[in-house]
Amino acid sequence: MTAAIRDLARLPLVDEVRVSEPIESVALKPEGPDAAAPAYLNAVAIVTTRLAPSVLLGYLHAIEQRHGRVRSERRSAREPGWEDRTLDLDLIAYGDVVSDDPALLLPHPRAAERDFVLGPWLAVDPDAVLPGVGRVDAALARLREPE
Ligand SMILES: Nc1ncnc2c1ncn2[C@@H]1O[C@H](COP(=O)(O)OP(=O)(O)OP(=O)(O)O)[C@@H](O)[C@H]1O
Ligand SMILES: Nc1nc2c(c(=O)[nH]1)N=C(CO)CN2
Repeated sequence: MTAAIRDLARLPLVDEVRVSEPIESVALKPEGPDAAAPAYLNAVAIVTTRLAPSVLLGYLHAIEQRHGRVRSERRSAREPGWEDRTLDLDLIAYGDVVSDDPALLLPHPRAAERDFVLGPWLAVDPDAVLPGVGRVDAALARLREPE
């Protein structure tokens, strides 16, 4: 993860990268949490860049590949299989841009449901806002409310 963040900071037209501490969490599978699967380390980076979102995503995929990520097949973020992986770089939001292109859904369609996304995001940006959802602190509090 450290090497991937270094690669991110070295991308052309990337001016600043501010990254959270990594947090460990149980693997979330489509059926729910799976404590038997390898745990994940998640971090959120706030990137200041003049790269267009689709170009940035292309670079994220290149960084994943450089660090050994093998994609089993082409699929969209709407139909996840969620196999274990060595590195996964997702674009959670890009300012207030909204996109329904399956190759780049913005904001990330599952971000609001994921404690392991909202928690580290809030740690690097206490005033973070998820477009279409609202403040990240409020979204995280709702997620953590007992049902
Ligand atoms: N916001 C986004 N960030 C990253 N990939 C996205 C996004 N929106 C759509 N995609 C597409 O989703 C495809 C699958 O991405 P990936 O394998 O990283 O999904 P995943 O990490 O397994 O699942 P999840 O998206 O739920 O975290 C990518 O090829 C990419 O084109
Ligand atoms: N804990 C955890 N679970 C996951 C994660 C992740 O980043 N952290 N990512 C997934 C698909 O990208 C599926 N499951």
